Amino acid sequence: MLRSGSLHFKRFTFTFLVASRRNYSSMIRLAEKSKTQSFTKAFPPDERVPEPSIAWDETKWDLTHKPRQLKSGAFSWVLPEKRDQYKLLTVSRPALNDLGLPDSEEHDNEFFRIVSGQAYNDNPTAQEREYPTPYSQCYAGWQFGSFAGQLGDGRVVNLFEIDNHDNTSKYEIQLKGSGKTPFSRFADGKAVVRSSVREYVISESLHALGIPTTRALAIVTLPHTWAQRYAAENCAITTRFAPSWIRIGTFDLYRWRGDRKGMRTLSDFVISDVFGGKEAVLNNFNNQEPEFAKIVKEEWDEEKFGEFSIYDLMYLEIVVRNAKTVSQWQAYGFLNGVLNTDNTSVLGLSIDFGPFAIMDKFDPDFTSNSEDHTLRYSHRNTPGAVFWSLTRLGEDMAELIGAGPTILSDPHFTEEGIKKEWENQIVTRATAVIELAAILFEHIVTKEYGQLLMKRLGLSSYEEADEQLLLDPLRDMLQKTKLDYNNFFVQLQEAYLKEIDNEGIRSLAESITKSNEDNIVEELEKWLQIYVERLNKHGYEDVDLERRNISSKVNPLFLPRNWIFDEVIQKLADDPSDNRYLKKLEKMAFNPFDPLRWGHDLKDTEAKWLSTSDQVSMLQCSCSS
Ligand SMILES: Nc1ncnc2c1ncn2[C@@H]1O[C@H](COP(=O)(O)OP(=O)(O)OP(=O)(O)O)[C@@H](O)[C@H]1O
Repeated sequence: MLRSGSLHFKRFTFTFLVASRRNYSSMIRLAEKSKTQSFTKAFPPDERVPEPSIAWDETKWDLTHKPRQLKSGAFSWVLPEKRDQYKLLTVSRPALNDLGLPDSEEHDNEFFRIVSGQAYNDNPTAQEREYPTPYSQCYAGWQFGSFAGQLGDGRVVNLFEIDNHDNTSKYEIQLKGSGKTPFSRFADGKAVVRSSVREYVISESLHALGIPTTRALAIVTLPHTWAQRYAAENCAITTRFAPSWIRIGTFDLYRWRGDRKGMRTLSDFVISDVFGGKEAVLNNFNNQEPEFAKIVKEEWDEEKFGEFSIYDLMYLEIVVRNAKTVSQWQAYGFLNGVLNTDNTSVLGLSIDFGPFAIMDKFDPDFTSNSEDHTLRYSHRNTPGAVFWSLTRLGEDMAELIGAGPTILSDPHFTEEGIKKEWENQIVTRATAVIELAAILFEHIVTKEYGQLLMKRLGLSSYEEADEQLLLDPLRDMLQKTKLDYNNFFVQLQEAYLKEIDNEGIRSLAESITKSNEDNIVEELEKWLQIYVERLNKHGYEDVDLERRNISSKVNPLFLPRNWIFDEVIQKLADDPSDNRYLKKLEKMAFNPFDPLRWGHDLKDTEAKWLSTSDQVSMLQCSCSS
């Protein structure tokens, strides 16, 4: 009975696999899902490189890979550079799923040709090419507080847009590490395997935590392509996707160029194409929580400045989205490490994963970037750094948010520019919008970060008083005890607190800290007393069950730390054909709440990765990628 049953099962599996493979190649072709490129339709290209109607001659071909300043245009047509060899290293299953592509281990040739860039790196005309011509976006940016001039996709080409699994939204697919572009400046257009693996895993990991982020679909390694970083390192191409790759740096470009019409086109595009239209922006504004509306009412002088224009609302939406994302970063101890304006998304996505880290232990002064000597991007300074960038955006858009509905509708404003007598009014109004944004930003970050921390503690309600009474002491205790930041929440979640007395609290503190030092145990003991009191006030019927119900949804059992990345990257360097450790990391990082999906392999490694070790914690990274 058992034998025939399992045979039957095998046969069933076999037919299923055949069917899904057939589906894959005949029905769902990556490039065929969509062939649009909204960005290239809305903006002009670099005039020196027209899209090839005849195959590009040498000079044009050369220009696509030659670093230079664009005189005009928002992007340049670029084809990936040809490499000697390509090897598919890994594909993200959740990403395949979200893109509506089959979850198949066997990726057909077309998929591979696209994610490696090979489908593009010959030189046919646009008409001959099966897929749209790739392009690289131009942007500018403020880096470490100084304006850096023109930046842009220096090692990225954008391919096309693809609908998500249920056709409700779209994603722009791009390749990172695909070679030089006009925006490569002094660099080589390459990305090394090390940084590609880090970016691939962390983007999918943040997504699994529910944090807005750009995504990663696949990594293709380039066995014969090397780049000089600390030493010669092997290179890779990562396929990434996001609803939009527009950054604050994109706005910085138009301000730098003094191109007011370009600034308006870009803002209109963000409203219509990225945010789904004026009505959606207005609805998002009106549907914020009541306290948000109250602040707006109190802080915005409608009599003086008039109603909000669509550009005010768009700016505020960018501010709100970024505030929400930052709150989540703070609650999980994620640090981006280089929060420049070119790394701040208009959608509030976590973007550009260079020297990032998940903070192992709570330390407000921790910066994950070893080159960040002034702690500009430390944990404590992260919200401020993001708002600093949002202020630059406000300045970029100063004419638009300063004008207000009346001046905006004046044809003189659109055609000729600002009349002398409008100047003061525009500056004052723009300043008022940015000041309002600052208040809203602070409100959202404080509240959402606080709420999420409370949930991590198993408490569904958050009151302002909790900051002083519970959360400040929590941060203080975590800093003094140097407990593992994430694991602390998990341990607390699993603790038995029903009817706990002082003795119980003491032994819980001992077991969590695993410390012989009295003062460490006492620090936690003191905080646990406060916590238990707060739980009592909340009045749970079954404190452990109800607490767990709340916290288990927000407390990941695993987060990828820098030392784990180092280990996986070393394994790949030792044997590039062995991706078992990477796959193990994917299973854990992509399913952080569900250990049943971590697989049966490498159990010792799994246990090690869940543990904490002082020797390897709080590792920093450099920008070299
Ligand atoms: N190896 C490289 N070759 C060419 N350009 C590069 C290289 N490394 C960085 N750049 C460019 O330098 C600027 C800042 O780099 P940064 O590391 O912030 O971006 P990135 O990681 O390349 O791209 P993204 O922000 O899209 O993830 C960008 O314009 C980027 O394209």
